[in-house]
Amino acid sequence: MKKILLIEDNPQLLKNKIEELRHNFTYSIDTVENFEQLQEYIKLNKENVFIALLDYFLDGAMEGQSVDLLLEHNIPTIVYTQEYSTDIREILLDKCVFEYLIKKPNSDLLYSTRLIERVYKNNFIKALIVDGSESFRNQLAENLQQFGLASLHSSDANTTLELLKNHSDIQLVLIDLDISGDIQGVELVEAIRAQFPSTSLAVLGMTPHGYNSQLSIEFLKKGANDFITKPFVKEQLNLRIMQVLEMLDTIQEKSIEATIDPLTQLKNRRALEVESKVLIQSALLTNKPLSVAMIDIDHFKVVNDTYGHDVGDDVLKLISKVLKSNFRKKDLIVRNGGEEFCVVLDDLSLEKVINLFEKLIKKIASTPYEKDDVVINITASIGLFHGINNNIKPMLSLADKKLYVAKKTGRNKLVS
Ligand SMILES: Nc1nc2c(ncn2[C@@H]2O[C@H](COP(=O)(O)OP(=O)(O)OP(=O)(O)O)[C@@H](O)[C@H]2O)c(=O)[nH]1
Repeated sequence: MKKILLIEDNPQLLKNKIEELRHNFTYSIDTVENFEQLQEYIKLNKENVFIALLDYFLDGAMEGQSVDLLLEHNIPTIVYTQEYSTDIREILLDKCVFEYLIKKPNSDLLYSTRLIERVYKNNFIKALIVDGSESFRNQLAENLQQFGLASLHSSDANTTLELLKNHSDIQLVLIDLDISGDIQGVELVEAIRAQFPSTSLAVLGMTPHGYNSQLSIEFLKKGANDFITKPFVKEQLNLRIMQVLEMLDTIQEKSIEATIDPLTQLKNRRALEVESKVLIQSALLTNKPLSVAMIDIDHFKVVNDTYGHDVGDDVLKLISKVLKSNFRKKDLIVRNGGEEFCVVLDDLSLEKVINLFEKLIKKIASTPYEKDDVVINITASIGLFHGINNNIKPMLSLADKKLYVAKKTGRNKLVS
């Protein structure tokens, strides 16, 4: 697990605040209180640390030696002091520290936690620097590294598009106006956007100082998320990067949300339409059948009418859990709507599939809903289609017809 290293003689206050403010708990916080402890800690644990929060005036290192030690080990570092000092700020920016903040109660804490989240997430993605100058690329790469962001480099359009095609973890491209080759930065943005929409990739244009400001605007018109003028102050660069990557995260989170049923956390009908296409393509290629099952809870209206809608919701959640536990991770399990679910399985013989769904019917019937004094026995009916078609709709419709037969002929059964 990745860790925050908090280096300060009174770590509890900041530690509590960060615990309180952070959104997810996938990282933990270690603390050291003086320079000696820091040296020892770095020796043993540096690989686990993704960010250090450092009190500049640390016991045993009042001249900022701890900053050097952390940067020597490429650990992204935010430095705090009690009072703001322009001198310290200059020293730190020179050393490539990516942020310097004041340690007043609550001051900048929200911003700190935003930075921490960003640096953490930066560990899992990459940036691509597109610039004609190797020395500029190297310097920018160093800045990005201090922000937890590893980078790939390119000086021309073809290499850039090739790298993007082969590295799906690139989520940010920084493109200079002047690049090598015939295609210039602005046109490259257009070419990138033709293949990589703003839902999957952030683009930041870089304009050399003194250029016509219209050219920066062209970056935006061609699909860049933002632009920045060189030479830039590191804080400005980091803030722009944070902004565009946070926006990308939000878009991606929303698009995942749009495919998830909020009640059961199963995938929804929209996901079924998209993901079944991949399963169909691969089934057609390998000439292997798909199994499409429509699963419908029996007499669910009675549950709602007798025990209320909330209990009905709990029953839907219970059935969703049973479904999840009954299939492989790669299987597509969907809440179609209401009390109807759909499961799509690939690469299984009819005999095996029938066996699986017979078992599922028994499992549902032997898993009653139980809360307080209420016990509700649940059963479900299943219609199964086994075969292949180049569209999910006819397969669903055939499974639905079998489901209708199951309902008409007694429920709590599978019809294939
Ligand atoms: N609690 C709850 N109920 C829902 C939800 N969506 C649909 N329903 C209810 O599900 C019930 C479905 O009823 P019917 O279509 O008559 O089906 P049934 O009672 O299960 O009968 P059969 O399918 O013929 O066995 C209706 O009462 C809907 O209001 C939901 O999200 N939560």
